[in-house]
Amino acid sequence: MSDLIVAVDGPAGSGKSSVSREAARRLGFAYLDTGAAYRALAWHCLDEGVDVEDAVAVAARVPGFDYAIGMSPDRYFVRVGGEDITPDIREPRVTAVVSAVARVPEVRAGLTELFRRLVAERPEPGVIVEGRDITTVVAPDAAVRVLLTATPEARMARRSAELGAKPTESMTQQLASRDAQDLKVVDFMNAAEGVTTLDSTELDFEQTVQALIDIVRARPSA
Ligand SMILES: Nc1ncnc2c1ncn2[C@@H]1O[C@H](COP(=O)(O)OP(=O)(O)OP(=O)(O)O)[C@@H](O)[C@H]1O
Ligand SMILES: Nc1ccn([C@@H]2O[C@H](COP(=O)(O)O)[C@@H](O)[C@H]2O)c(=O)n1
Repeated sequence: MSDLIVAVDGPAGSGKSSVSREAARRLGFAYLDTGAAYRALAWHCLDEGVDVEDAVAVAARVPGFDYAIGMSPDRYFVRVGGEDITPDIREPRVTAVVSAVARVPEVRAGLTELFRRLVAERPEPGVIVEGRDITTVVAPDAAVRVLLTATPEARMARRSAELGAKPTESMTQQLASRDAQDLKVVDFMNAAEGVTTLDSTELDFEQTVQALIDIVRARPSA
């Protein structure tokens, strides 16, 4: 079982997944992308024709949710019912409904339990877990807790560079709207007590990865 949990939260496009994965690779840690589980459940609901606005119907999908995720930084995959849906969960139709699925209390409780189990099973010396409520709900006792932020402009510029497109009004609105919906459920814009804020607005990717590693190495018990 992993001794060291590193919890990383932050808004959409702040770099949580990419920075956490690279830092985990360099530290020899496992890495858990928790947003992938919410996305996979949203994908599953769409696939099964479940109305994502019907909280009772969505909650009913949690108990039998057959989910698997790769937690090795070099072997990332997402499967539901044995089917590889790694690229599918990033489709705009999934992104558009994931917040509705994520606000259902039974979904949050079921996935939180799943995340804790997945982390506890890992043999690596540490696990970086990233999402929205990791520092506050999933792993509030984590040895290292970080809020990774960047201005909306920086996040939008990075997301559009990733897509090879210029930032459009609609993309900017979608990013802001998803954050606004998610913020009704959990506060990932303000660092909770004891959480270190890492603002990457003026940092490039390499500097951000290094800053996260430095925070991990500087933890009090290290
Ligand atoms: N400090 C940085 N400087 C420049 N680009 C960065 C930096 N950090 C991350 N990126 C890039 O920004 C993009 C968004 O990062 P990433 O997908 O990791 O964000 P995220 O917080 O996980 O987003 P989401 O919550 O929407 O999944 C990626 O292309 C990533 O490589
Ligand atoms: N701990 C988390 C992680 C994610 N969510 C919800 O999932 C959506 C997708 O997350 P990404 O990190 O892949 O963008 C996100 O918009 C939230 O609705 C969550 O609630 N808690």
